[in-house]
Amino acid sequence: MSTARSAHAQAILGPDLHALLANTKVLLVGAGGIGCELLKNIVLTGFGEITLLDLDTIDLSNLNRQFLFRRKDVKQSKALVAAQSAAPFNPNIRIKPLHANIKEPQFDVRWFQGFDIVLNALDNLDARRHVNKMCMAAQVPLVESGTAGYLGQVQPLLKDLTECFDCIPKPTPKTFPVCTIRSTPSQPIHCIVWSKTYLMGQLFGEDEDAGSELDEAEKEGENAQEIATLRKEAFAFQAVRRALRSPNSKGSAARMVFHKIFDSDIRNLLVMSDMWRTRTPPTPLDFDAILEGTPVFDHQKETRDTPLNGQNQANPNGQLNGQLPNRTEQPANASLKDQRTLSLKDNLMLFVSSTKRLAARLQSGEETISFDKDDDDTLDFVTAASNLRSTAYGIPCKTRWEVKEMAGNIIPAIATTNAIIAGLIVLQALHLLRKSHNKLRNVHLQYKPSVPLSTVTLSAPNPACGICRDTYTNLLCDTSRTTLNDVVKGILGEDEREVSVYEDKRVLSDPDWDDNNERTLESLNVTRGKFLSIVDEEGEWETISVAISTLPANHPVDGSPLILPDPLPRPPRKAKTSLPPPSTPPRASLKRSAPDDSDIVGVEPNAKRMKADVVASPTKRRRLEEDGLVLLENEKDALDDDVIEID
Ligand SMILES: Nc1ncnc2c1ncn2[C@@H]1O[C@H](COP(=O)(O)OP(=O)(O)OP(=O)(O)O)[C@@H](O)[C@H]1O
Ligand SMILES: [Zn+2]
Repeated sequence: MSTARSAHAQAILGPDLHALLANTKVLLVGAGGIGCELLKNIVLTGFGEITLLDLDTIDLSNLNRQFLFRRKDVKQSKALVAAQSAAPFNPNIRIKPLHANIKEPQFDVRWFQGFDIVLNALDNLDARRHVNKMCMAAQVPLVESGTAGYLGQVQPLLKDLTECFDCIPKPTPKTFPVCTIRSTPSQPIHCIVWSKTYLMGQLFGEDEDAGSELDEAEKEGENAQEIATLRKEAFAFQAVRRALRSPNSKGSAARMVFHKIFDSDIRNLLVMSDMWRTRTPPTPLDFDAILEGTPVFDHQKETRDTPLNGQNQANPNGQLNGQLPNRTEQPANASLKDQRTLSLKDNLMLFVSSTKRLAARLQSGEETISFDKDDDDTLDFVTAASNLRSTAYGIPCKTRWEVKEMAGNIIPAIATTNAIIAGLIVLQALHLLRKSHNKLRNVHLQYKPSVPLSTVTLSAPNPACGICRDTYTNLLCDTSRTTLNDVVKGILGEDEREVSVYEDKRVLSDPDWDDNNERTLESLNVTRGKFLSIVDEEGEWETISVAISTLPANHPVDGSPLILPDPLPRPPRKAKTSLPPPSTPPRASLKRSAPDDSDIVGVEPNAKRMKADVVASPTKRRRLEEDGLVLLENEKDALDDDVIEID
């Protein structure tokens, strides 16, 4: 339909592509920062049938960059509101909004096959990997994307033609060794992580045995004496937990908490002189002295209420060595409440008031409270507690604003970056739809004003990938009437080779273990939306992944419980790789009598275990580094101060 409204789009795209788009069915997953921009783009470009899916509701903090939302829409479904806002931009297209999680079982492979193309506008690895797998299984082209501050990336993915999202392992999110967090912090982030995970958990979380983390640390070979001290400290938390929950504590609970964590616990740590031989020991804090503005330091030269900015040296008795630091420079915008540098006394007052507010919430029935960057009480508490701890350890303090950013793992979202990436997604989507495969590129938006965009030709699939090298097929069945054997025999047909069968990481059968063969898929918890992997025992043929879907609505009630694919899948021979051959799962552990779900052995299918052995290629590493990202091979790799974690 040619209207004045679409005249420009038609002129740019040409009549053929314009007509093709009018009949294109597209799935857009995510209606956040990238998703809102992208929806506007594909509506104006004229993608005829758009399904827009998002699980979330609109938050006030989304309004600065998600321009399809207004103040009145806060708390409404993102998908619904975005669809309503964008639909009037082009009356020739249709938008179907879905307020749902893309991982729900009704969005199975058959459902994905109903689309010509899928566009991801997601913010987490788990959902991205899920959509990647579904698109590989459904053979539907996918455009993957992401932004982090000024950086962005668009990646077109198509089974057998390009690398898939899982062909290259992603960097592991950074974790810190337990002892750094619990007794020897040296950076503000260590104190922030301590407050938001450990301290909040101990005081306001579930009353659980804190020992398991320490057992682990002990196994990892961390300092045994230190762990014994940390264990004692954990038991002592019981008393303060009770005080926080008792209406009779009359406000004394905050002081009690303070005394325990900033005085007693620190004194206990100081006893371990070995620990402080090569490190600056912490200084216990005195509640009353700080409150009165007269904290007592070693030479008692200064008793001002002054923010400590980390240059302090403490002696082995835990006393600060005389000179107090100068007041930290206030930034120009310091009048903004959150960006003001807090003095030691400010931090103490904030600690007391936020502890009281959180205690009141526990007493009025909230069972547990965990850190949430948008929950003022918890943010105040984490700001104050981490700054007090930093003070004790001679580490620079942070403003409430900085703590929010660091504790919330926030990388500032920039509307312009999202807009550029959303434009690039459409360009790659057009290449995919036109099948101009030689024009496809991975596009990087980078922080280089002279070369803001770089393009990389696509890599071929990784032969050892556990996701896109599988041969996928669909099985329509009634899982309550179909047995494991029906599926395996049905799919293999005449082919009598020896196989093992997995659902995700669970082994369901192998050549020497057939106890589950007569069990129904339902009883094995293999239901709609899941996959059965049929793995060749000799490692000669690629794995067959069977996607489980339901029978069609018009299937006769007394008809066969399953409809096999036609033709049956015939996987290719495995490509030779230079990787070590896959080892078979340990046999002895596979023998089980009538296992139920909990009893089924969790072992990765061969192909998947191979995948775990793949390390990132040098090119990938360089590419990541050019983008300002650091790839962690090992969770314990040390990171520089200025590195922000993303998953
Ligand atoms: N499994 C999922 N199913 C459906 N939608 C998802 C899923 N996971 C994430 N999303 C959606 O993807 C969108 C990602 O958008 P974005 O990165 O802008 O995040 P946001 O939540 O809007 O903003 P912020 O995280 O910065 O507060 C969000 O709207 C989120 O609800
Ligand atoms: Zn892959």
